Amino acid sequence: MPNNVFLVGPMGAGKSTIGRLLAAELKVPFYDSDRVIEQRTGADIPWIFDVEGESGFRDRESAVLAELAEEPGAVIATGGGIILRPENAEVMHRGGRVCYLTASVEHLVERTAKDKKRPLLQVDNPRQKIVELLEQRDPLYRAVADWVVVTDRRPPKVVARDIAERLGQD
Ligand SMILES: Nc1ncnc2c1ncn2[C@@H]1O[C@H](COP(=O)(O)OP(=O)(O)OP(=O)(O)O)[C@@H](O)[C@H]1O
Ligand SMILES: O=C(O)C1=C[C@@H](O)[C@@H](O)[C@H](O)C1
Ligand SMILES: [Mg+2]
Repeated sequence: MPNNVFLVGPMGAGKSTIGRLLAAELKVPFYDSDRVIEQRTGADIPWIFDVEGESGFRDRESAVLAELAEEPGAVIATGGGIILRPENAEVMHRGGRVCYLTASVEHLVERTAKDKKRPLLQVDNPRQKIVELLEQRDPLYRAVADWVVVTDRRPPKVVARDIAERLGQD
């Protein structure tokens, strides 16, 4: 039975940042599904959205998730939209435990404002888009998660340690 930890949650929640630190803390491998998709494709996420559309990206995302879920014990940071396809929830449940990382809209806006690598936020009003995505997706994140961790005003290292402790208690 695989014993992975999947981090799910909105863009800017800190899945990639905290996932790397958590894996180091647990001394297990770390994978970031967005980065693995880019490696397999040989192109970055904006290119995939542009050329293959969001549905092309989602196909690649599900394939990579299924592959990573076969790991025996790793930390896997997922993309913000991983919960959009119901089969991905099944794959994560079979592959280990799921932690929902989230933060206030203010923090999400601030943390995602710096770069242009997120196609869904290249709009006139990214804040409004973040609110809309959260309204749509929060119930889906909650449905798949074994527990929820709020990352507001807490440094990534502290959050990673908190998750490691929680894992040790289960
Ligand atoms: N707890 C935190 N406190 C302050 N800044 C943070 C925290 N977590 C992440 N950040 C910062 O927010 C930015 C986005 O974080 P990160 O890329 O880890 O988010 P993500 O959840 O992986 O997003 P995506 O779904 O787009 O991949 C980074 O610049 C990171 O340094
Ligand atoms: O929230 C989303 O739908 C996304 C989040 C990112 O991690 C990437 O997977 C991509 O930019 C799409
Ligand atoms: Mg990420």
